[in-house]
Amino acid sequence: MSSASKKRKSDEEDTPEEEEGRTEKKKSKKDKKKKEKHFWKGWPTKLIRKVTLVNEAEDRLPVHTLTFEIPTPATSSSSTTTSEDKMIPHTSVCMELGDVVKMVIPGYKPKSYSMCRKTDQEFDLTLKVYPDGRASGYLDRLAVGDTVGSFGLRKNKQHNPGAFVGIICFGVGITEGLPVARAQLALEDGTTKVVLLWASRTTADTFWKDSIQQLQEQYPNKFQMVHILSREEKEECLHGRINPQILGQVFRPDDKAQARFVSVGTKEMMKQTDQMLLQLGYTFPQNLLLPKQQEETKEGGKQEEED
Ligand SMILES: Cc1cc2nc3c(=O)[nH]c(=O)nc-3n(C[C@H](O)[C@H](O)[C@H](O)COP(=O)(O)OP(=O)(O)OC[C@H]3O[C@@H](n4cnc5c(N)ncnc54)[C@H](O)[C@@H]3O)c2cc1C
Repeated sequence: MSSASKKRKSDEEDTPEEEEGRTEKKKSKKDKKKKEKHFWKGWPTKLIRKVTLVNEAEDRLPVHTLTFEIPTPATSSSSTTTSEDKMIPHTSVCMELGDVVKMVIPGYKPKSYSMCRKTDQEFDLTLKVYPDGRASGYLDRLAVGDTVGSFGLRKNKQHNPGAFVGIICFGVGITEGLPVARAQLALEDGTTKVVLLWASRTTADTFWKDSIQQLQEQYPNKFQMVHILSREEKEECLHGRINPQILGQVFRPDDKAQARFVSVGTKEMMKQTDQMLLQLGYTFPQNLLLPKQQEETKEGGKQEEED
């Protein structure tokens, strides 16, 4: 529209239809804001246990498992709505499909955490505490008995079956990776091999040794666990950082078309891993274990995770 016609338009009186349209718009904006407010609030969720998995040291960040009571409808905030797009109750969180729990950090925002264990009554989050971390620091300071708002978030991923599953976890990314491995091993969907590669700084930064060993004993042929350490040399572990050569060495499917991968780490690490897999001749979304439903990006086939 030319500036002259724009001016003409602004000089004219609004028709009743235009005025009504504006009122409708205002109303839907208000409704949206109202919904968002509820969306950001979550359900009051009580911390019932805290166990330290990795102790803090000069060069090591602490890792804790926080156990929360699953809020029941009776204790849920009545103003919170579950009809919000992807907001779901904790009981519906599907860990093996990458759904997350959003912890509502007061004065900040809801932050994503992987639910690494769930029963009908409680769920676990395993948390690395970063120096000056706004969310991790807040959660770390919660005392047993305190409550924090939280809700489940559907990630709209789907499971793509294939004979070979490769899982790449960076640091605390194992909180999502191990539950995915466990679920994949239990599935009778034709998967013959699940290989989990876990990149850590040192063995002292790792945890869940018993759970990993239990899976190895339960699935001696189907499950393989590989550690790669960047700051320690250990006989049974790879040394260094993940690169295409390491990925090619660790993941050796009989048929590349049957391989399915998932990586868990920071956005940057996941992007780099996607690039490495592409270099190795894998394609997306065919070779992704958990592609997003409908929306896929051109290059990586995987949408960026928000946190
Ligand atoms: C889908 C998803 C699932 C997640 N699941 C978990 C989980 O199960 N357990 C868990 O502990 N975290 C998980 N995270 C990360 C979590 O959401 C927060 O990003 C993390 O706790 C840091 O937030 P913060 O506010 O404490 O740190 P910030 O205040 O954002 O940052 C504080 C400092 O820590 C550094 N930092 C922040 N994040 C990282 C990182 N990932 N690696 C290295 N340095 C970092 C920052 O650079 C900064 O210097 C998940 C993230 C996503 C997207």
